[in-house]
Amino acid sequence: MAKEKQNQDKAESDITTHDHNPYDIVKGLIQESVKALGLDENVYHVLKKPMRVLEVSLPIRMDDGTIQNFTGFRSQHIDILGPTKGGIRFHPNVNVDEVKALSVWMSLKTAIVDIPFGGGKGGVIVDPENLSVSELETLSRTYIRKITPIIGPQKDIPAPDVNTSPEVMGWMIDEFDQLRGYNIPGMITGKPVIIGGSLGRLEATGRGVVFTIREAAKVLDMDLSKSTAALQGFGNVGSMTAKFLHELGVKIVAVTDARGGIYNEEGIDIPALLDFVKDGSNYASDFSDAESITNDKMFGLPVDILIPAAIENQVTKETAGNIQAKIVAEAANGPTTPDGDKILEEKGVFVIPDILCNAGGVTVSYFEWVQNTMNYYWKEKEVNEKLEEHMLFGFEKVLEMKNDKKCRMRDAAYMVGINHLVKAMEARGWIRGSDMESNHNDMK
Ligand SMILES: NC(=O)C1=CN([C@@H]2O[C@H](COP(=O)(O)OP(=O)(O)OC[C@H]3O[C@@H](n4cnc5c(N)ncnc54)[C@H](O)[C@@H]3O)[C@@H](O)[C@H]2O)C=CC1
Ligand SMILES: O=C(O)CCC(=O)C(=O)O
Repeated sequence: MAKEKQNQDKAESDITTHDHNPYDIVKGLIQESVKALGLDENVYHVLKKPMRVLEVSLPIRMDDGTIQNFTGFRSQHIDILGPTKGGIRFHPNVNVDEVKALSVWMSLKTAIVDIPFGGGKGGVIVDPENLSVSELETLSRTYIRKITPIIGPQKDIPAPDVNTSPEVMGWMIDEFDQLRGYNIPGMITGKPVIIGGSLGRLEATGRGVVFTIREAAKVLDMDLSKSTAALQGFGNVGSMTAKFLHELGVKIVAVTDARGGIYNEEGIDIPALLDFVKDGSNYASDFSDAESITNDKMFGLPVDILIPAAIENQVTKETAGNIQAKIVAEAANGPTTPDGDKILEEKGVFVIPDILCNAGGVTVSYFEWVQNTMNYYWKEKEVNEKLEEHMLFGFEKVLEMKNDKKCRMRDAAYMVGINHLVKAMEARGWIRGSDMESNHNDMK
């Protein structure tokens, strides 16, 4: 027993040595928050591991007749609040630790904005740019077939993430429905509206990001209509964030994507850029209304708001030193490494942490699932109003915790999420006698 404990302690002390492994990063942050809340360390031991992780092999017949065998994962972190929930990512860098970390973040995110779901996440190691449309469809359908035993509207509900879209969700639900023999719209969210998708889901993550930026600007007494911003990533989340920021009068001077970036000191014409990328055939970085800029240079621009909206580990000890922004809004999951974070803290940057900032996507996914369950559909106005309520609730809770504990926004977000999960663990008898503060996080 003592030896087991020693091994456990050693594994945990290794956390700091794996700076860029998102799963190590999230475990480290949970451990610190559990300590800061004065909770029993058993809470950390429950939360540190996903309850279930599935690895699947995905042999696909390619257009040229050869077979390629891809690898996919689905991680389900904890289901004490409800079914697990989270996106599916298609990317060459997907790995089991990334998927596990993303599922843990989903649990904290749903807890912060008071959504009755747990955290899940899936991924396939693939560069979809190398696949034809029919190969991509076969891969999407095969992945869903392979994870079918562990998903469903009351078990685990997937959604889009990096390089997956409503079209991909459409193929996936069709495969699931055909296997089950009837339509089950609540098995996946972010699907096309015609087959049960929610109005406002496509825009939801970016809309939510902008709600949090608006609240942060109030805290800092910043006039958004006189502010500037730079964005990394112009996919679903980046482009929608740009659209809503532009509508608030923010001047967006730089946008980057996986291929490069564009810069215009006078402000990029965002409506024209959105039009340019609309049908998916153009990259934002090819937009001609601006000069080229690298990701690294973009991070150091003299802007008020910086929005990483692409992938993990972008705000690092190398890039954070150059950041001049007053607000870093983490639209992406896990964009900041611990040493990057330390530099942001030293500079006094107001960080809107990912698990709060990008929670709008899963919030409207929850609304989509509710509508599917009722088989009754809401107007977009209703969706957006409810989204705003949940985002403001989460923001206020986190800000309150930050002020109370005199800590960073990130630590405050973890503490709010963990407190909420602890209440559910106690209610289910998973933990006992913990000396947590009576800090209910329910909106009701
Ligand atoms: N789609 C959603 O509803 C949600 C997504 N997120 C997170 O937001 C982030 C972006 O997701 P989506 O917009 O859905 O993906 P997406 O696939 O639509 O777009 C990703 C964008 O990032 C760019 N990109 C990729 N690697 C890059 C790099 N190394 N440097 C610069 N740009 C790079 C791509 O070119 C693309 O513009 C991810 O971290 C995702 O987990 C978070 C919450 C919900
Ligand atoms: O809409 C959802 O269910 C999940 C969105 C997601 O993957 C995320 O928040 O990272």
